[in-house]
Amino acid sequence: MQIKVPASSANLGPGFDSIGMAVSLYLTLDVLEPSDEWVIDHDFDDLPHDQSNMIIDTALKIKADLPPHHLKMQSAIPVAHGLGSSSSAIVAGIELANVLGKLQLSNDEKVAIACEIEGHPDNVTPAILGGLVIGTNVNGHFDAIQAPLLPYALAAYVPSYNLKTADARAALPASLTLKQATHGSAIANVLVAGLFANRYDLVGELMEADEFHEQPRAKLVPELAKIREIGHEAGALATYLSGAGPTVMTIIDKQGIPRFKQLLLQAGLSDPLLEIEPDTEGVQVVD
Ligand SMILES: Nc1ncnc2c1ncn2[C@@H]1O[C@H](COP(=O)(O)OP(=O)(O)OP(=O)(O)O)[C@@H](O)[C@H]1O
Ligand SMILES: N[C@@H](CCO)C(=O)O
Repeated sequence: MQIKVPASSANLGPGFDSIGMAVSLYLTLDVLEPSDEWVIDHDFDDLPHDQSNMIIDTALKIKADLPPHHLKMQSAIPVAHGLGSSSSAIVAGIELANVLGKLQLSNDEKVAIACEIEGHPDNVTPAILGGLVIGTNVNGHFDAIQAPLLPYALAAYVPSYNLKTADARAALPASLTLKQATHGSAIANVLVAGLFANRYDLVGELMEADEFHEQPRAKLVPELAKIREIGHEAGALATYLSGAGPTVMTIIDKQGIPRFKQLLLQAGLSDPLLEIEPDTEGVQVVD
């Protein structure tokens, strides 16, 4: 049996901690034979192979007496790069508990557990449900709603350095004035309205008008401004800091990507550019 979880790109500009999109890079977890102890094979130098691995740890938080298994994990999702690697691990762990423990969790239950563990819904909900998802916690529970899928391709510029979410969050101010918070949330509100109304003539500008997190994080990801400028030149819809960074995501027509890539290279931006697309399925289990 194999569990397959998509990567996710959070925030989409002003949707800080609430908007996220599943994207076509995947973590796969093969559930192999039962074993005396939990073992997870993978090629990542910095991730554990025993039950302290986030995937197994998550599964055991949900059902402590799951029978230990030999697992094999492969992932095209770069760790600590703003593409939801930790959420993909959490969602894989929830699905592992679900199948081995025969829990028959509903999507709403998976969303509730994942949001509780991750603390915010913007990566875990699209990783579970697929597509573009908008969510929040209210009155002690989480609500998540799927928005129309963006009819565009994606180009993810992945800098070589890591940026841990905790470090990128530490760069943010502790508080905003009422005026700042009101205007930031007004921009996010109109963005969400634009997404549901398919008003892509407005969506791009609003996505690039975040007032919550991109500016304080720009010093950690100096490539953002230049990539955004090049995106405009190449006819992209919008460019934003993916999750906590350092990946910079550009939403663009597929046929515009070769020119965008060429302009990036001319500007000396030569880190990998992943040509991907929105994922519509979310987590899958294949026998
Ligand atoms: N495949 C995996 N298996 C087990 N643990 C993982 C895996 N991928 C990521 N992790 C855990 O998640 C941590 C990285 O989480 P972090 O939130 O910093 O980055 P991210 O999830 O890639 O970024 P973002 O939340 O901005 O999209 C790693 O240090 C590791 O502990
Ligand atoms: N919304 C989160 C995503 C990363 O977990 C952030 O930007 O910090």
